This record gives sequence, structure tokens and C-alpha cells, in this order.
Amino acid sequence: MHVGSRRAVLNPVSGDGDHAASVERLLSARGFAVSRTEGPGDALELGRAAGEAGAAEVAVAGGDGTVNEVVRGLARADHLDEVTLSVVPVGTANLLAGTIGVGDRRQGVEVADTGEVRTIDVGFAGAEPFLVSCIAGLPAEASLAASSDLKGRFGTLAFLVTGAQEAIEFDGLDISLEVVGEDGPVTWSGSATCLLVGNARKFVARGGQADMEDGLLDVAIVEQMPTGNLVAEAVGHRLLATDTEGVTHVRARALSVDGHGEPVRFSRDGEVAEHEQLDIRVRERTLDLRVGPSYDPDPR
Ligand SMILES: Nc1ncnc2c1ncn2[C@@H]1O[C@H](COP(=O)(O)OP(=O)(O)OP(=O)(O)O)[C@@H](O)[C@H]1O
Repeated sequence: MHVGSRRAVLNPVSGDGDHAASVERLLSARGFAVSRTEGPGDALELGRAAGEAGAAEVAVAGGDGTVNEVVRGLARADHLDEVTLSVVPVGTANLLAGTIGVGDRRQGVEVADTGEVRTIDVGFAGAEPFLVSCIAGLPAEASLAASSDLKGRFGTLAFLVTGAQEAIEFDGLDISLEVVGEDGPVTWSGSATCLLVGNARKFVARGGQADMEDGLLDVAIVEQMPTGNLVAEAVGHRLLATDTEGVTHVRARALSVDGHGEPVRFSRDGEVAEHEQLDIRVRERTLDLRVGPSYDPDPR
């Protein structure tokens, strides 16, 4: 491997922010040229620069937000399918790392160096990529409402805390969907509490990790229900059973979301944007990703 082909993007303020020096040292020792972010948007530019320089490997030391920025930068440099990505989890929730068997920062560094490489699907919402999920409605509102202070104190639980509060006030999304499902087209129209589209995560049955190599997105549409609290609880605990009334579940290659002229707020791996109309699709086996030893390519 030639010098400079391994780059790392390190967010020094992710999570509790006590990792920068030690993780930088560990990654440097494995041959990664480490760049630190100095503010929002830097990880995107560093990802783009790594892509434009043709970096063979990019490690991200950060949380899901930082991973999302780097992946967007790599996509803009048209380098997503030529790079090997790895994640050193130093954020708060670290959803992606959790689903690919990378438990902590030391293991993350080890995996960044020698972990098995799998080629995973990448979701796209319009032109923007996502690895974990693209969600609209209640959970997106809730995660938006979780201030970083709250996130800092409660970690992932902040989602649940705010989720329950927001549910009481949430009006629902008035949307129409055209879904290219695994078994044919599906249409849906109505008022939804939320639309959950997972690449690395699934939201029905036991929830948790989804198959990231099957060329399919896991789509759950939760109908607006009068008792919003109940839904918040169900979503929060990831207990949406397959047959829950009011929940439509489809494995899909693509879907088109229409907000009937009203902007719908989407969260792509935590990055928020509003769209009146959005096409979401999956590009099968697009990104090489280093995974931990407990990664299960076909979780059931
Ligand atoms: N040097 C910096 N100073 C302040 N903010 C930064 C800096 N570098 C990056 N950021 C911003 O920090 C935010 C949080 O990053 P990240 O998602 O990695 O951590 P987290 O929120 O703790 O973890 P998670 O997303 O896994 O819950 C990102 O929105 C990013 O834009």
C-alpha cells in the first residue's frame, strides 16, 4: 500500500470528546493520515478531498453524523464504489458501528486496519447517500428535538425521552407513496405517524440490524393513530410486530414519497432536509466496508 492511501477523518467533539489524542495516535500507528474536523461540514469536505485524491481507505472516527458527512463527501467525489470505509465509534449513538459489529474505539481501530471487507448496499435519498436509515415523521422530529445536551446526558435514550413528548403534539404526515417492492408495486396514501426506510436497520418485528447486502430497503409505514404515545413507545422500543395493525411493511428497491405540495422533513442518518417530493432507492453492493468479527451478513 502506498503512503497516503490511508486517510482518517477524526471529529474531536463527537460523543464525550475525550478520544481525539488517543485515537489519532492509534490510527497513525496503523498508517492512517489523520485530519481533524474543526466544525460542521468539515467531514464532508475531508471526505470529498479523500475521494478526489483517490484514497484507497478512509477511516471515520466519529459518530453517525460524521460518518454521514464523510460518505456524502465521497459520493460527491464519485469515489463511493472505489474506497474501503471503516468506522471508529466515538460518537453518542454509533448506530452504524453497532450494526456492523464494531463495539468500541479500540476494536474500531483494529477493524480499520485488518477487519473483513464486505460490500454493502447504499441508500440514496435524491442524490444524497445514507447507510443506516432515512426517516420522516415522528422519530425524525424526535431526534431533531433531542438537544445535544440531552443527547450528552442520556445518550440514545434521549430519543425515547423526547419521542414520548413529541408524540402528543405530532399531526401526522399527509403523504402518498409508490413503492417498488420486492414482490411488485405497492401504493400507500394517507396520514402517517412516520415513514421508516432502513438500509442497515429494520423497524418491524424484533428490529435491529437489517441485511445490508440484499439490494433491498426495509420500509415501514406507520399509520397515524389517535394515541400517539403508544406509537412513540412502540417505535422507541423497536417492538413493531410484523402484524401490528396500522403498520405496512415492505421490502423495497425504491420508493417515491409525495408530500402533496407540503414539505416533509426527512432525517438521513441524522442529517435533516425537507422535500415536497423525494425518490429513495438502494444501490446494491456499492461500498466496501470493514466489519467487526461479530458482523452477521444475514440477520434474521
Ligand atoms: N471540531 C468541531 N467542533 C464542533 N462541531 C463539530 C466539529 N467537527 C464536527 N462537528 C459537528 O459535530 C456533530 C456531531 O458529530 P457526530 O455525529 O460524530 O457525534 P455524536 O452526535 O456524538 O454521535 P452520534 O451521531 O453517533 O449520536 C456533527 O454534526 C458535526 O458537523
